[in-house]
Amino acid sequence: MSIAVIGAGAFGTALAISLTANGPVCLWTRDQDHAQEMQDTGQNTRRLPGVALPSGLTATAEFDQAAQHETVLLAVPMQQLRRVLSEHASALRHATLVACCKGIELETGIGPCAVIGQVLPETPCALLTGPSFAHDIARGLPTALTLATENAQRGVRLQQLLSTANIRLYRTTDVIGAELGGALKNVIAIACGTVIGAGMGASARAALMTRGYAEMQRMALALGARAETLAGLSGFGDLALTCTSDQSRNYQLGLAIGRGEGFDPSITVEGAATARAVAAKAEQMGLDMPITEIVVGLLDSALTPESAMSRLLARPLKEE
Ligand SMILES: NC(=O)C1=CN([C@@H]2O[C@H](COP(=O)(O)OP(=O)(O)OC[C@H]3O[C@@H](n4cnc5c(N)ncnc54)[C@H](OP(=O)(O)O)[C@@H]3O)[C@@H](O)[C@H]2O)C=CC1
Ligand SMILES: O=C(CO)COP(=O)(O)O
Repeated sequence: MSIAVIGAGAFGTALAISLTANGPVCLWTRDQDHAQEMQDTGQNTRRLPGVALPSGLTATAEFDQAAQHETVLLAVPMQQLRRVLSEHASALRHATLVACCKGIELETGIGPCAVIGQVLPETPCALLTGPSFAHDIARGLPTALTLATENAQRGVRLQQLLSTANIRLYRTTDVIGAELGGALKNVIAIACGTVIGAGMGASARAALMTRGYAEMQRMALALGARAETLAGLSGFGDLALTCTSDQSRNYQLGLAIGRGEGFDPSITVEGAATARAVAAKAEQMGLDMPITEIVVGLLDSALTPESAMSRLLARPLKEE
């Protein structure tokens, strides 16, 4: 079984590095110079500096070369997924697609597998998600992730194919649960970074993580997810990682907001667009998602960290 990764960002490169332990991997970037640079230097200095690319990894800018592989991992940001799929739909039609992005599409309110289903309805797909930083995977540190696909047989096959010496995969058929866990935790991580950046303390962060988890469950269960998926790697696991580590870009954005500092807009922060998508969806569905709402307020500069916290604390008292 041959594997290609679309998107030579931090995560795509890390996955490609780890997967070469199982056989050759093709890594696609849209930029010919970037592909050449990776081939020449044996590193992805733009997106994952300091890690050597193994000899089994081939970098290319030829999409057809990547798309001819049986299994194609899609490691581009969520808001770019539809564009990449649409531009290359005919080349991708015969592959099994594994989305590796975490987020909800802003215009439609749907997750990565649903986007694949709209663009390429006949093409088998799955989702790879869960707690893992690209640098940890690339350095061979141990990680456990979730492989979600509705087809149980496909799940078993992909679990074998994509498990490596340092990536232990658990499988589930609850795609919507896995998608929402990975998407919604990024929104809560922005809120957690903000309270820490603003000096509000670790107790406030623990409160946000817990009430944020309640919010994640509220939406996920309303959309048909299973509670145990949210309690697993793709939900609770990734929430714990992202809300407590300053390696996380979502958390870093929160820290910057909390400290009143600027933040480089070119950095991929999936939680920003997802917060807006989720807030709109929650309103449509009549769901109470106060932490998501304050994250949108912070992103829009309509709230300060202090006014956001006051708003949460002033909510009517209720049962847990
Ligand atoms: N980094 C991490 O630790 C983890 C990331 N993820 C998820 O992986 C996904 C990707 O993140 P990550 O790799 O970190 O992001 P990066 O910002 O490091 O890289 C994004 C990559 O996507 C490419 N890209 C963006 N838009 C397009 C497009 N329209 N067509 C083709 N290529 C495009 C970029 O190409 P170019 O360089 O040319 O701009 C770049 O190679 C996100 O959903 C993230 O949540 C999941 C787990 C861990
Ligand atoms: O999803 C991640 C960890 O599991 C990566 O988090 P960031 O996108 O916030 O860096």
